[in-house]
Amino acid sequence: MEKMHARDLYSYYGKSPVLQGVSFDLAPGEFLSVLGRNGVGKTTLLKTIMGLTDRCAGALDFGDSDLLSLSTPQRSRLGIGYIPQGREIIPQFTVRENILMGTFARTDGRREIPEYLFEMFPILADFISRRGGDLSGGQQQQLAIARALAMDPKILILDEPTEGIQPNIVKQIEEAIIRLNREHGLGIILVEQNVPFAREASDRFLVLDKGRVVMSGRSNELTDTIVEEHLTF
Ligand SMILES: Nc1ncnc2c1ncn2[C@@H]1O[C@H](COP(=O)(O)OP(=O)(O)OP(=O)(O)O)[C@@H](O)[C@H]1O
Repeated sequence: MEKMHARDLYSYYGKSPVLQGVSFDLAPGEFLSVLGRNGVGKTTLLKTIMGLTDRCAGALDFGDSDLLSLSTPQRSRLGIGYIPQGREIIPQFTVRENILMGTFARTDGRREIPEYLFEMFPILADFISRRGGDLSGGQQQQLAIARALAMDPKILILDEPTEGIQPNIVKQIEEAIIRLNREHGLGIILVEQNVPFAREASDRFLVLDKGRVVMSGRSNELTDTIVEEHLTF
């Protein structure tokens, strides 16, 4: 299994550097939460990992691969699954078609949908022939996660997956993320506003402020003082 390694990453939209010297490591199977107030660069960090900002400098490796030299599809094919904020499922496609899209990033050519996705999110089996756009926000989030899993990733990158979602579905999504990490061994990088969930689910955390890492550690070191200082508004 590959490790991700970022050193002194800078990432730009136009001429503005949003990330300014970010370093972190993600060991195989590790769960890292990325915390911070609005606008500090959390989404930009995930986009940078996927190659979706205008320009980057620094080092970003996944196993032996230099990610900064690869296109976004090449990064996906290495096994990095990205679930962006806003989910971005295809509304006109059925649930089945949306999930099948994920299989196109597989390198082994297999196009069938893994059965465990339907155990994890039974509603997707019930609604398999419905259009993605007809699902509720929470169901679309489950679909977006299922689509990313259909490519059989090694790590999953999630941007506030429970934001704006009905409370009963939030719990299911949180449980699924924990299972994917603990039972399926997926590495996880999660942008999250919910500190109690980040503390419970992840191994380590980092706090971003103005494009820099201002604090990092093991999740049991995520004290109320840190939350007070860096995360309350
Ligand atoms: N496409 C873009 N072009 C120019 N600037 C951008 C773009 N996307 C984000 N920014 C700027 O980059 C900074 C960081 O934004 P980012 O979305 O990464 O923050 P965030 O921590 O994820 O915030 P939020 O929690 O609100 O999503 C902000 O100042 C934002 O205005």
